[in-house]
Amino acid sequence: MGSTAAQMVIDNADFDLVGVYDARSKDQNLGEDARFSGQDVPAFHDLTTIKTDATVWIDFTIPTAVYENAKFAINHGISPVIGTTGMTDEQVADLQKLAKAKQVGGLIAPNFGISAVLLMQFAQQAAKYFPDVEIIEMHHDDKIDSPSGTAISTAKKIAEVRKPKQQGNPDATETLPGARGAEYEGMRIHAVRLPGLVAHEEVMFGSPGEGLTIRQDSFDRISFMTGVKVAVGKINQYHELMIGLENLL
Ligand SMILES: NC(=O)C1=CN([C@@H]2O[C@H](COP(=O)(O)OP(=O)(O)OC[C@H]3O[C@@H](n4cnc5c(N)ncnc54)[C@H](OP(=O)(O)O)[C@@H]3O)[C@@H](O)[C@H]2O)C=CC1
Ligand SMILES: O=C(O)C1=N[C@H](C(=O)O)C[C@H](O)C1
Repeated sequence: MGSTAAQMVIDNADFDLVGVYDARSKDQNLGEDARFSGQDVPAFHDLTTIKTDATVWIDFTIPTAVYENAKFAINHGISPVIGTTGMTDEQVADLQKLAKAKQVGGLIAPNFGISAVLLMQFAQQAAKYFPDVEIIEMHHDDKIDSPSGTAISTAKKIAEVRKPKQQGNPDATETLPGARGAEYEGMRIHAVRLPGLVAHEEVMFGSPGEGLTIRQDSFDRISFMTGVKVAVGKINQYHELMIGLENLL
């Protein structure tokens, strides 16, 4: 995602790529990477050595790095646009407090794809009428965190409108532990990891005699760039850290 985002910034005449950061790379310049030959963009490997006049920080890293990265950005007046998933609710709340204190705009979006944003909205609408729901997220097998940030966000949005309900048979048992997936407020979330997949989600609703399935597919990582582009273009107009791309659409 980092290189896809870097390419998007390079390709956009309104943006200027002024630096890249990867704690584990040894390159001193992005141009040393064959995919970006000809580019002259400084590469940083340690937060303490970053010197930049950047106005926006795009973060697609790992769950254990994103909190410190976002804190660094906000403390330096740089607006974070965060796609990295896996932060705790406490970490997100901390960053929101910091952004408010520093009056820095920012966005955390569990999914920058328009199809996923719409799926979450449609699922929230359907949950008012169908309280019995199962979420199935499907991703490539390099993904570290599960369930996906999108699945957690979908469950949270559904929980805002759904009548509290413990689904299924109260006497149900699991012959193999985990067979029924993770649980969020009585809903079940299942995480599939397979080579060949990119990022996909289905929300299944069931009711006596009928069912509704809502599905979205990211077939290519380029699908996330529509939202990242919107966020990078607008985020400096804000003074708080928002959650969800829908805030900017
Ligand atoms: N919100 C959205 O729309 C989307 C969100 N995501 C999320 O974005 C994140 C990244 O996904 P993806 O690109 O597939 O994952 P990758 O594992 O391919 O990339 C993670 C990158 O982070 C780098 N990295 C590792 N440690 C650090 C560190 N301490 N500081 C800075 N960079 C570091 C890695 O470097 P190295 O290669 O050297 O190890 C790697 O380049 C995940 O959390 C994923 O869920 C993904 C797609 C869309
Ligand atoms: O790791 C991924 O690939 C993705 N992660 C995000 C998530 O956890 O929801 C967004 C998208 O599903 C792709």
